[in-house]
Amino acid sequence: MSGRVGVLLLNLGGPEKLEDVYLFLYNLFADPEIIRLPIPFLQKPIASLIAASRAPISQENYRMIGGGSPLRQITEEQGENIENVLQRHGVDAKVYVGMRYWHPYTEEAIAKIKQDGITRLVVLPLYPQYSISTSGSSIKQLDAIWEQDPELQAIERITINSWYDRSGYIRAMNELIDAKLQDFAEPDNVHIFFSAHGVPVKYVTKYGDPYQSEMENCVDGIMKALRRDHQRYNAHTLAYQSRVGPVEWLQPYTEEAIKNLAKRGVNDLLVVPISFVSEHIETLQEIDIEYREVAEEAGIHNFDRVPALNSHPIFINDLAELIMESLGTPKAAAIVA
Ligand SMILES: C=CC1=C(C)c2cc3[nH]c(cc4nc(cc5[nH]c(cc1n2)c(C)c5CCC(=O)O)C(CCC(=O)O)=C4C)c(C)c3C=C
Ligand SMILES: [Fe+2]
Ligand SMILES: [Fe+2]
Repeated sequence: MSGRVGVLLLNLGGPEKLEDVYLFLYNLFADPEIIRLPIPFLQKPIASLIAASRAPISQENYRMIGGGSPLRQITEEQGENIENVLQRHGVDAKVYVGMRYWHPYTEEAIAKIKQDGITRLVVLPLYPQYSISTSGSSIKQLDAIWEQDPELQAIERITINSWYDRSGYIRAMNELIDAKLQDFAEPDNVHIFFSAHGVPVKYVTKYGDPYQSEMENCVDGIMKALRRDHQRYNAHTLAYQSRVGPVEWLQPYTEEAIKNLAKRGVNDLLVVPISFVSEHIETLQEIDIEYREVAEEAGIHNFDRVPALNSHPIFINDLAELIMESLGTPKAAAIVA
């Protein structure tokens, strides 16, 4: 293969210290793909108002998980592991991490990509399902940077949109779910509860976001591949968490769905975070602390959560394989998880 190959992993980013929270939130709300305001010049002033009003709650949440987001460290580890798997298969690629709202910012990654003289670049958002608000926003930002820079335009860029239907990803999720099911006294009685990060309903109904349908297909794919026959008990749910602001978000909301299951007599609940592949504030604080309490109060006493994939070897191998396929590298049949 000629030229120098790079892989750019795109992710959201998270505040590393409590002092970072305000600026992180400002960056997030200043993104029109996160809040769509009708008057563009109001975006920044309104972002600073919302960031200032949300910062105290958000800081309190980050305080509960040790004072910052683990996202940078986990994403950098994923990058190193992918790079190693690629090397083992003879693909001499350098992996870069570009975050949308915190360090290392996408611009920092691009500066390194240029410095290193990369000639072929695979862009891989670390979100299994595509949303306008996540992968869409990061790719849009890249497109804008590319448009301004002839040096970047000379790079052959291969952009992946979503990959929730990959068999390796599904297999890795199943391993994690299966392992947790075995911790329950009666694994067959456990209700499997997929909790995805929500988006406002109008993203789907008005702007055509494929997020909800990709999420539903993803959950179907995982359930079909799961060893036991859960369909039989109708024993799984997909609900949406983490809504912010006054608008309507995708339903059912996680909190209400948990309460409804408790009313139906469910006593064993296994929560599966599904929209994000790393531990982060919404798994460590929102699910592990808030939703556990909701479940407990509603009478669900056996509550557990599946860990995020992080650097699960089957998952990392699958992403490396996806990258090789995108590069047109001869079938990576040699990859054995
Ligand atoms: C697939 C995952 C995500 C979607 C879709 C998404 C949409 C989305 N998010 C907000 C607002 C906030 N998100 C925040 C943090 C945050 N969001 C995601 C993922 C998705 N967001 C992650 C992984 C994280 C946490 C990063 C970390 O620090 O570990 C926050 C800040 C935290 C808080 O104050 O609660 C906000 C705010 C909107 C409005 C939106 C869709 C339009
Ligand atoms: Fe979010
Ligand atoms: Fe939250």
